Amino acid sequence: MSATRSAAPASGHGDGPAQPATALRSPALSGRVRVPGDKSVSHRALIFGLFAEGITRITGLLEGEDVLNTAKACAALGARVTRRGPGDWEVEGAGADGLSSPAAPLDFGNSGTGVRLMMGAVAGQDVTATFDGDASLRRRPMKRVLDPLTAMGVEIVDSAEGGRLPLTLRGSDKTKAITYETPMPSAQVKSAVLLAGLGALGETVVIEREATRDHTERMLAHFGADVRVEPHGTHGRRIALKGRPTLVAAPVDVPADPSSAAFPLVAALIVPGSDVTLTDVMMNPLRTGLITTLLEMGASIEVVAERTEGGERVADLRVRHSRLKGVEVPPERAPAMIDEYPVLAVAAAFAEGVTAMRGLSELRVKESDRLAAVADGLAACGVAHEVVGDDLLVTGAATVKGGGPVATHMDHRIAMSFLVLGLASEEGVSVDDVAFIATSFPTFMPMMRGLGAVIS
Ligand SMILES: O=C(O)C1=C[C@@H](OP(=O)(O)O)[C@@H](O)[C@H](O)C1
Ligand SMILES: C=C(OP(=O)(O)O)C(=O)O
Repeated sequence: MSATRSAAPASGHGDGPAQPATALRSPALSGRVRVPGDKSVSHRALIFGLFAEGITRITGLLEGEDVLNTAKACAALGARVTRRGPGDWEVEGAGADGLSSPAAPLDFGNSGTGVRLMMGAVAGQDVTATFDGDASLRRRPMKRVLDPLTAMGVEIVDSAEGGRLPLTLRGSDKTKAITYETPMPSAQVKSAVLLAGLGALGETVVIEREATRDHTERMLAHFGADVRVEPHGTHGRRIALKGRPTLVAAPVDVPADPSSAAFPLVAALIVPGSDVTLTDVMMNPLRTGLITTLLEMGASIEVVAERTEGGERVADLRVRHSRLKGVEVPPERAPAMIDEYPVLAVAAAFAEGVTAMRGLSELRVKESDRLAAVADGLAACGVAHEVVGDDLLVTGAATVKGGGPVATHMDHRIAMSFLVLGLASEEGVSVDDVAFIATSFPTFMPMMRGLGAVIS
């Protein structure tokens, strides 16, 4: 079967024929694997390399489409970006004031992180650039980033309706430092403001009521900026950055992505007899909400050899098939597991009782409306569930029928989640398109097959 996706405006990716796939009930999964490098850290390593003086060496870089688009954008803005070998990259920085206006629009494909962080990077520089992406990215809200950036002095030269892509920004080397409280928990918004703050005179402050992933703050310090992070309220943080620092190239070793590890991890939990070890997984506490939740559900996840590598906690995770039970997942945990809800819903489908996931409004503005896409996928596979406002309630069962084709809506995490569900289902699960898996986890299919998964 071959169908064509809705027109993908800017991106070369996504305008080819759809690639359907099917996952069948599989024998016990076993093996030891390292999933690719963390996507959030990979984007940031390249962007900090662009700003730094000297050559930044990055090892373990995720070579997924999202990150490759950020690498291209860094080159278009004046960095010299070289691939020395698999995951081994060098970025010769343009320096603090060295960015140049790109000749052509910057195409970020499917990536919210790439485009939003780069808008912030450009805002504090004397640069004009056009930002674009595929049909999914063109639908996503950019106003959340444009609001603080315009307060700092960036000019929106042109944009599609509602401040959406494609849009053209004129940055300024006279950016104003601001104090900004993010209206929603978003590391992308926080990071865009901080990156713009690199070009500002004075101190840029971001306040977040709920702490979100802190890779930008960590990398600012690693590259030599003066950045202070303090607690704010019960769950929040206040981040203060002194403007116009000289960033100095520093090596970055990217740990394995916990958001990618989530897929073989949940697969091992739900396929009877499985025993899988995932190595070098980043254990930054602002990324481990899924592990916390699965442990509460009764999952057998052994955290082995926890250590610090390149400034991040990492560990090997030994995961064995487990009898899961439903739990309440509180809304304040959402930032620490925001990309993992689709695959948590799959684990919940096999748990005894109800798993209630609360406060998921941000899921509606991802690569797809993930709340709707997950609910539709669960319905197609015969899983009892309910969406109540922004909450998702899944009622698990000992057996799940399967079915499909599940509509993936240009969303890698929907595609991978439902293929994982298929591995433990009675009749298998088909999905309409796996092409977008290449944005974050290009080796997903061969790696899963290597563990024993039956996917074709
Ligand atoms: O900053 C980042 O690297 C990311 C932040 C999150 O998005 P939001 O900032 O929109 O929550 C997350 O969903 C995305 O996959 C990566
Ligand atoms: C939401 C995601 O990414 P982005 O916002 O960068 O497109 C994701 O990877 O799940």
